[in-house]
Amino acid sequence: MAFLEAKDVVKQYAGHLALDHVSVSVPENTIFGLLGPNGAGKTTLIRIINQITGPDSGSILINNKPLKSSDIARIGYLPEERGLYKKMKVGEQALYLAQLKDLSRRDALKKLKYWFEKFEIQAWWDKKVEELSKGMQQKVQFIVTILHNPQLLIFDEPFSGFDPINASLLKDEILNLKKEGATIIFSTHNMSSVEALCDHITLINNGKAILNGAVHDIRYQYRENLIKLEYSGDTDKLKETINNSYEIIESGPSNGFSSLLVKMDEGNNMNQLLKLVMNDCEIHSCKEVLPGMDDVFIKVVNENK
Ligand SMILES: Nc1ncnc2c1ncn2[C@@H]1O[C@H](COP(=O)(O)OP(=O)(O)OP(=O)(O)O)[C@@H](O)[C@H]1O
Repeated sequence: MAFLEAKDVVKQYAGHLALDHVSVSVPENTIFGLLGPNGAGKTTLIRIINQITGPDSGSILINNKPLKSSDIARIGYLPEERGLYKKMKVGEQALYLAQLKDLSRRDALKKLKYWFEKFEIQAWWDKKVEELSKGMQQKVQFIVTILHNPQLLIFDEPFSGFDPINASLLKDEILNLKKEGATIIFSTHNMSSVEALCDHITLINNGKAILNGAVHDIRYQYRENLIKLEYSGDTDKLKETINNSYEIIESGPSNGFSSLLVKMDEGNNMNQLLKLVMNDCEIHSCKEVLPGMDDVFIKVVNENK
């Protein structure tokens, strides 16, 4: 069932159509990626969902009912433009922001203690925000966003500014939040995080939703019949056998074996390749290679120029 739906949303800014009849459906307890090139309209849609700005037409539904201002308390939103008060101390500010989300001081303190310990940032509690780096401030804002256990979490570019260790920490936390029942929407330009985290995506381009669906289905839909074969044996002989029928795209070592990446013709399958090579080598693995979301993104956006 859809937890959140945007239906036929239109938003115009002085002469520019930022969202052109966009519909999006986010299934409950999934991670949903909102993708698109710079200026596509992602943040505009996120701001409409958060009631920071209104649509010209169209609607936002939560559990099949029009979104009300009281629903906003059920949403945790980490905006792209991060903003903590620079002069305030970290702990004092986290406590203040948590209380704005209707947590009692006692509850807020307990939860903040848990998260500051988990992220190993207890030593920051009495520092002023201006003493923290961009990534450190982002960690504090992430904690404040999720502290009141919202049912819907919206992260705009959550990984920007994070080093690989903190990005991986954040990915794990996002997966944990899903395990605990949250529905999560995030906008990103980082396609490897989409492959690692997202169940479904919508790709917006020039204000229009041009691709929707489950990540695996989309990658399968754009597959290019590429098969990766790992083997031991005489590579020259094997290449000669394969070249008579199919195209070899790449050759090199892989996982301690030799490997070839073979492009099959439309209508051919892995069985045919296996039959062809099985007498010429010892096969260790054979699998289809699906395109990455990066390739899909570039292809679909270019097709819709
Ligand atoms: N307040 C505003 N006034 C006028 N135009 C705006 C405003 N906010 C956004 N726009 C325009 O609407 C379009 C969509 O912007 P939006 O911020 O939603 O894009 P985005 O997909 O989030 O981009 P990015 O990936 O670069 O963050 C852009 O052309 C932008 O210039």
